[in-house]
Amino acid sequence: MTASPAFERLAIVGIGLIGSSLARAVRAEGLARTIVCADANADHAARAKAIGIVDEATTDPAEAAAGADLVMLCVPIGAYADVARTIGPALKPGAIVTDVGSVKQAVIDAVAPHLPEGVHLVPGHPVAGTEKSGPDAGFAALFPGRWCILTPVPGADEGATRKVADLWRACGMTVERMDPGHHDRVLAITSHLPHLIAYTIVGTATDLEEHLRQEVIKYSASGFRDFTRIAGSDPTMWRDVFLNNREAVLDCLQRFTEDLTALQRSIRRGEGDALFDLFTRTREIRKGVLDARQA
Ligand SMILES: NC(=O)c1ccc[n+]([C@@H]2O[C@H](COP(=O)([O-])OP(=O)(O)OC[C@H]3O[C@@H](n4cnc5c(N)ncnc54)[C@H](O)[C@@H]3O)[C@@H](O)[C@H]2O)c1
Ligand SMILES: O=C(O)C(=O)C[C@]1(C(=O)O)C=C[C@@H](O)C=C1
Repeated sequence: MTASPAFERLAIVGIGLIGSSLARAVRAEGLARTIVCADANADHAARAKAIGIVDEATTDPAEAAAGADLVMLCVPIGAYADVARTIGPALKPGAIVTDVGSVKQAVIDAVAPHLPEGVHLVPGHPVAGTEKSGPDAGFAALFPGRWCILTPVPGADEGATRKVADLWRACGMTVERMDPGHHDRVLAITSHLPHLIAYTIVGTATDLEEHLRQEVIKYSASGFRDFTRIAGSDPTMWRDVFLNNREAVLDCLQRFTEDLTALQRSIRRGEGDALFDLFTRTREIRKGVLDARQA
């Protein structure tokens, strides 16, 4: 631990994949003197304490948040309003409340009304994750080289925003600021729609007749395998993402459906050039993602 850690008491509410990854990174970098977690699942709280990634663990978010200078919300988005209502009265003046939620405007709407005067809200989203869940799934190396998007609301405290940005930088992330609505539209296409497509394709395969389904699993060491990884993601988290980014996702889905229909027509009409042109363009996109080291 460095002589003066950036935070005296960090409270992580929800010690699952992202919360426990953060706890590990904060420990490794000596960024907080005390790390305390709260999790509604008593086994998760106890496990986090047992493996030594937190100093204190409880099932009560208010107990964890009391006296904390930084509170990091790492619960599914549908739980944000309840958690914010519970911790609100326990927060000390000057405390910073931040989060990791995959949707931003809905998080601001759910949390801001419950925070007392003098407490700073800094919404954030580390764009890094896996399909796994729970405190044992986390790892500090999740963050380096990835983006973290902060979406401060107008009039937000600049000092608080800078402290949160510094925390994620110290965890190895590159920090960018964005308008919350813009964030939700960007992530709808880069993250939410791909998950929806994965859930659909795996669901469709599951609905095929029994003998074909077995072959789908047997020969899945191909393109299908990548879809099954994503489609194995946490159902609660993703239900909440889709319910809380409804408009942007439906908009992307409309565009996607139109493009899929155009592709369907090209195949039916034998328009090889159209297929070739599209696949050439998408191959360039893949190359760009690899070049940016985001694959
Ligand atoms: N999984 C990803 O790839 C990823 C990436 C970036 C951001 N996120 C966001 O991070 C958040 C957490 O996702 P995760 O993947 O860590 O999920 P997770 O399921 O691994 O962890 C969530 C934890 O929150 C706890 N919890 C649920 N409701 C609670 C409540 N009311 N009070 C206290 N604890 C509660 C659960 O018991 C669990 O331990 C979500 O908002 C998600 O959108 C996820
Ligand atoms: O790699 C994965 O498994 C992920 O789904 C991670 C992923 C993403 O779509 O990139 C999922 C949701 C988050 O909000 C951020 C990251």
